[in-house]
Amino acid sequence: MNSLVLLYVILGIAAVVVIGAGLYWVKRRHDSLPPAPDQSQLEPRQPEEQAGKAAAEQPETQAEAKPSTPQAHEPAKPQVVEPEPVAGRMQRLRSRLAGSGKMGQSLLSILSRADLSEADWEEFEETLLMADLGLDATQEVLDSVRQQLKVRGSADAAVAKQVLRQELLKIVDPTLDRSLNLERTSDEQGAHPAVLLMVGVNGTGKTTTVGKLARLLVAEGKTALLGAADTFRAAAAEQLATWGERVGVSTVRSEVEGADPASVAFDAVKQGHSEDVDVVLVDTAGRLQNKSTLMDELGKVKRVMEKQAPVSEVLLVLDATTGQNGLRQAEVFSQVVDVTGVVLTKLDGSAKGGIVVAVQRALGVPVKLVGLGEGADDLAPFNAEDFVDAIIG
Ligand SMILES: Nc1nc2c(ncn2[C@@H]2O[C@H](COP(=O)(O)OP(=O)(O)OP(=O)(O)O)[C@@H](O)[C@H]2O)c(=O)[nH]1
Repeated sequence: MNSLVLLYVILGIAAVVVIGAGLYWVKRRHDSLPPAPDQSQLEPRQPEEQAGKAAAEQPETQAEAKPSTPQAHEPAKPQVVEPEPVAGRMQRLRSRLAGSGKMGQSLLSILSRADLSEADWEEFEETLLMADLGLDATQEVLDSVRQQLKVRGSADAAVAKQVLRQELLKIVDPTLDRSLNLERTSDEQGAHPAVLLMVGVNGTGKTTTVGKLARLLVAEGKTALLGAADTFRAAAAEQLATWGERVGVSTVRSEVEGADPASVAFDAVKQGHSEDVDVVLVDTAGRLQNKSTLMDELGKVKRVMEKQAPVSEVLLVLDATTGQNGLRQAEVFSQVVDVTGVVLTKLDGSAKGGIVVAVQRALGVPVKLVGLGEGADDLAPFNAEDFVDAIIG
């Protein structure tokens, strides 16, 4: 009986030792494992959530290095390209004057008729008027051509062409100085860039022309800076900056929409001086010539710029297709700012080439540049001979 009790006691002790050791081993193992995951972490994550989390988890230094728009949203910079050479541009773009050329062909075909009647001369006159040559210039050409053909007594096509060429050239006026004043100026503050101010009504092509002109200057080996004083149209500054970037020219602009255009123009001239560039080109907003406040503001833009440096050129941009209406606008602009030259845009595809003469007479300033297309290098220094030759073929 005693030995049986002893056996039970021994088995009991052995069982307690085994259970205790087992429990100790389980506890040790539990302590060495990582904490159990949160249930939410086990669910699949949405793609945006992952991206957002990843951005939030960026080290602080990286976040500080790029405080503005993420790189992925930045527009790709346009590649800097070499503009086309300036010499002979008008010759190259000659075919673009086909609309005006039709006028020349009509005039020549009238003159080649035998025994010109009054009706023929009336048709000749009407053709000139339709091309926007204006009343006075039309009368002058009519009288001179008529007189000369009478004297030379010939309706020979070659003679008629020679006479017409000579008379058209006379009224377009090859003697006018059409060069841009790109001379740097200097005063007690040192040398200043030449400063060009571009004015005109909406949509005539000011911004495009500033961009094309910057290319033209770069092609001639000059350094330039653009001023985006068109603060009314938010996209205009962007448009201008893109033009500039393509030829490696910087743009001074305001980040504030509706900022004071005079202040932007002032800053551009000032920066041009400190960067020692050759030419500063300032684009302005399209202005309605009948809104006196806007026109006053244009006068202010020019005056404020002149506190920094003299304005070398005020170029009035006119759309060749707007005819007499464009002329009226031109006159109002010249009363507010001293226009020194005209840029006639959209002469490509326009049959109104006579506007060259009409605007020169109305303003007493020469057409200096012509826009002959929407392409980057479709701007040419105006040349009277090339123009007349393109018209009469
Ligand atoms: N065919 C042709 N189109 C031109 C020429 N010059 C400009 N344009 C076009 O005319 C349109 C208006 O040009 P912009 O340069 O924006 O005109 P803007 O005068 O600056 O206009 P605002 O900023 O509204 O005052 C654009 O579509 C140009 O591509 C040209 O010589 N020929």
